[in-house]
Amino acid sequence: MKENPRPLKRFGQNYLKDKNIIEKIIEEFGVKEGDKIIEIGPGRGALTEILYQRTDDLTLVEIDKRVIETLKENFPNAKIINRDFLKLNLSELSAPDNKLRVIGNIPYNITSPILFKLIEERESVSDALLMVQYEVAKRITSTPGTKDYGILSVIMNFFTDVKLCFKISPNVFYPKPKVHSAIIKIKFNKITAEDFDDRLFIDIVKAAFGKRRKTLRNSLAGSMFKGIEFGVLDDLIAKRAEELSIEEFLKLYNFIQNAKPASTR
Ligand SMILES: C[S@@+](CC[C@H](N)C(=O)[O-])C[C@H]1O[C@@H](n2cnc3c(N)ncnc32)[C@H](O)[C@@H]1O
Repeated sequence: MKENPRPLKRFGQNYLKDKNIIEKIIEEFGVKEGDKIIEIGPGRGALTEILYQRTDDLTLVEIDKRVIETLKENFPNAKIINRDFLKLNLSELSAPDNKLRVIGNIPYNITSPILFKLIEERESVSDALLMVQYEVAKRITSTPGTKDYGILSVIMNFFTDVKLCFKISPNVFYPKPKVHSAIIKIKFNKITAEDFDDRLFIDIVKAAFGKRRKTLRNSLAGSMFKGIEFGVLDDLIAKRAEELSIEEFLKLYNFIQNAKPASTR
């Protein structure tokens, strides 16, 4: 039998070792026959083992070449891609009538890039179940006016339906991480207008939270949106970003999109 390679910190390798938790995660995901599933970072195959029994259409994306041979031996019918998930083109893996379902106990150091990628490629993705750091899960699911409310909360709740399913103790992993974890479930079923400018919306949210303690008027004045006359939005930009609802961010977006000269769009 091959020995397991040493876990690498830089790839965020904290492997699941508790059978009950593994089953609970898969139950929460809920696999149906015919589902087109892509697992980010299968590692030693803790989640893969059950997924493999429940669908014929499983793609495994793993950056660590040391485990690829073992994955091929253990899961001969899965499609195995030895690459960085962030560099994949998801539309090439999905089908118009069968979008991708994504699952992963992901490396925590690339949580935001993974979330932003899934949002960017949401036309190819139906839903995702991800293990993230508990603190991040709380930020994602927080509401305006709370201390956790920030960029990730606005972006995630604007583009997706997201919920925190359950918290997970560090004890179920090897090696044991320093932080608690949580499972989040994301549905990419929200529709934005065809000409919606994702990049602009994200830039506005980032600029708004740039100076968290200041009013939007001040934050935006020190950002790429300086010089815009907000006129009718005076009341709104007298608030701080952390007080703004998703609908108010959309109002701000609509205003800025119309205010911006076409050449800078
Ligand atoms: C937290 S471990 C989870 C392993 C396994 N799924 C489990 O639950 O025990 C994260 C996995 O993602 C892999 N990984 C790290 N960065 C990656 C990337 N950019 N693309 C694909 N896989 C990556 C790691 O090598 C590791 O196998």
